[in-house]
Amino acid sequence: MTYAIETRALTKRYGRHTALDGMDLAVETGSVFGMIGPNGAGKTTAMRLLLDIIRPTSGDATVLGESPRAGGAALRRRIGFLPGELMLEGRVTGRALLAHYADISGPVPAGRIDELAERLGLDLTRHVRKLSKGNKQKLGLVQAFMHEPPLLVLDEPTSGLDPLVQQEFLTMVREAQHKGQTVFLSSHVLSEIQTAADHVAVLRNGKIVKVGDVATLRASAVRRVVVDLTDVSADSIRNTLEALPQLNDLTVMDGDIVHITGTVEGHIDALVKAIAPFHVVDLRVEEQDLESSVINLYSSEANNDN
Ligand SMILES: Nc1ncnc2c1ncn2[C@@H]1O[C@H](COP(=O)(O)OP(=O)(O)OP(=O)(O)O)[C@@H](O)[C@H]1O
Repeated sequence: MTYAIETRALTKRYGRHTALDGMDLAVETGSVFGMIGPNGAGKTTAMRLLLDIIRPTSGDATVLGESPRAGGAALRRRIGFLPGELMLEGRVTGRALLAHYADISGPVPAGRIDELAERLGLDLTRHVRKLSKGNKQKLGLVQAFMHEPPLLVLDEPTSGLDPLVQQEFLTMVREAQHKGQTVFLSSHVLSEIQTAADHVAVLRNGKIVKVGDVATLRASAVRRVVVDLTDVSADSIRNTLEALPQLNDLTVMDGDIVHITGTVEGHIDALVKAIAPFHVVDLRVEEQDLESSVINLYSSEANNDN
């Protein structure tokens, strides 16, 4: 097994505040690895350490077989990096800016910039300062992907992108993986990580509280369900649903339409079958926000670490 990224007890302190607290991570070459966590969890700090933008307080990292510090500019050219806060020169066109980046990053296949810009719906003739936040983000994505680096490190890559462009981004990630590239990305959004990544690390307060494969995470995620039924009494459906072990926090409101809410841990199959005999007016399965789903799910493990 080879690893595109390995960290050992990687730690970054700012004064008395620990932004990253002993991170041990191993990202397999050719995988898509997602890091999720709430604001301030340490995702950006971890990525900056990998890029040698900041230096660790203790611990170390290996990126594409080299230490970020010793690898220097040559190593950075082999990494496509999308920073969380893009600082772009505004007085030139997108095309001119990308040409400048290509001079630094090394060869970009002919036509590659136009192809990526077209796919993302980015107008390269406009001045960068006139671009919207989402369009600047697209420019950032093009510069990260264009030279087809062996490793992509993408901090909140879909921030500011509309849903169709997010889909195109996910396709680009899969294509990169098929070419053998490794993708390491961060997000607040669990659904995005679930779609994009094979493996995920959940970060909280600078610590990894869980690392696992996405299929396992999906099976154990907590989701909120809302069901509206007619032609059923509130009492009888309450009795039926209370018997389902996966269903928690059940509320049943009586009326012409019986309104049911609850949370489901893991598979929803049993719930769907339980409501199937009745007239289902509406069924919504909503992911809880990250804080309440994944973080709560693993909070016992996190507390054990504290
Ligand atoms: N230069 C700095 N000086 C002091 N504290 C910092 C600095 N950079 C980051 N921190 C702190 O370190 C912690 C981790 O920040 P980081 O930006 O890595 O989190 P994040 O997971 O990327 O969050 P977000 O999703 O909000 O970007 C936060 O508490 C942050 O305030």
